[in-house]
Parts: sequence; C-alpha cells; structure tokens
Amino acid sequence: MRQAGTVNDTTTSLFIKICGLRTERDVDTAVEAGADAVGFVFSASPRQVDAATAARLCRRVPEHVLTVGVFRDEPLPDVRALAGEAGIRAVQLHGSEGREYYDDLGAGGWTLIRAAAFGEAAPPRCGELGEDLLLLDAPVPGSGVAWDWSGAAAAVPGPGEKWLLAGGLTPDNVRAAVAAARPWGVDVSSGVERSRGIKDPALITAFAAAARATARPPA
Ligand SMILES: O=C(O)c1ccccc1NCC(=O)[C@H](O)[C@H](O)COP(=O)(O)O
Repeated sequence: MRQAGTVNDTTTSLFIKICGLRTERDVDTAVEAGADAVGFVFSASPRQVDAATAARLCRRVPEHVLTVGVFRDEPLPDVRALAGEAGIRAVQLHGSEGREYYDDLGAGGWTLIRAAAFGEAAPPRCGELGEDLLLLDAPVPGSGVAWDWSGAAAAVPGPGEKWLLAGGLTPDNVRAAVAAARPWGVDVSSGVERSRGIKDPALITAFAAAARATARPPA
C-alpha cells in the first residue's frame, strides 16, 4: 500500500495518472480502468475544481490510488489549505516554486510531483527540489500539445529515475511515446476529453488499457 511521500514502484507496469477530473463519473471510470493516480486541478483552468468538490471526489478513490492536487504558483498557505481540505495525498507543482516551498509541503506529508517543461536550459533531475517524482510536460500544461518526446530518453532523467511523461498523450500515441521517451509512467488530460475540460469515459478506459499493455522500459 502506498504511503504519503512515496509512489508505488513494485511492478514493471507503467504508472498511469489521469488528470483534470471533475465529476464522479470521471473518477469512477479512471479507478475502474486501473489508474494509479487521479489528478484534480486547483489552478485557473477549464478543469478547475474547488476544495469541496475535490474532497467529495477523493472520498470515492480507493487507498491504492494516489490523489493528486495540481497547482501553479499559488501562495503556499493556499496550497496547504486547499490540499488539506480536499484530503489529497500528493501535490503537483507547475510553476517556479522553490526549494523552501517543496520542503514545507514535504514536511506536511504530501507526496511531491514537480512538473517541468522539457527543453529547459538545464535538464531536470528528479529530487533536485526534494520532489518524489518528476513530470516532463509541454510548455503549456494541460494544452494537449505533444512535444518531441524522443529527446527525453537520452537527455533528461538518469537511469532508473522516476518520471512521468505528459503532454499530448492519447490512447493512440501512448505506446509510441513510451517507446521514444522511456518514462517510468504517463500522465494524460486533454487526450481523454471529448471537448476541453469534459472527460470521455471511453477514452479514459482506452488510454489506461493502451498504457497497461505497454511495458515500462527497463532502467
Ligand atoms: O489542466 C490544466 O488546465 C492545467 C492548468 C494549470 C496547471 C496544470 C494543468 N494541467 C496539468 C495536467 O493536466 C497534466 O499534468 C498534463 O499537463 C496533461 O497535459 P495534456 O494531456 O497535454 O492535456
């Protein structure tokens, strides 16, 4: 069973995160499809949820699935308050939050996910800011825009590092994306939507099945 501050690393399957969930049906579909993590966006977005909604949705999520709150440069007290009220177990940060910000949330017991756009001057390394997991994304998060994943395998995390690939993934391209980038797991939002901010249960199920059928590349 996964604890706060850790992520499951006991299988050779890809870790699968479905992000931007807003309804009971979204959550139930993702859990039934076998997601390892579900994400709730608290930043300004068509997918934004408030703390009460996230709390209601989190209560439906079984213990073995990680609940993740997504933030971008919000004041730290707001993140603590929203994450606490919602009862989420992990915080995913997309902005320019620094080491002290990570340390504070880490001390609060939250699993920490650092999102970074690939192509930054210095290739990111998982753990640099105290995060448990790195997420390599497109320059605009949640945009559904793919990037050149092929550069990531060689240039970014070292062998065996935990990192999630995100940005423009879909049920149709996830297999090729994993072969190109060699991530530890995958994260999707736009690619499982029928219109911006509205999830499609059939696409969630198809994405999870396609990702589940793709073995995690060896470290
Ligand atoms: O989804 C948003 O609108 C959003 C807003 C602000 C910060 C992060 C946001 N989303 C993060 C994600 O949903 C994922 O981590 C990832 O970027 C998914 O991207 P995509 O599958 O390309 O939509």
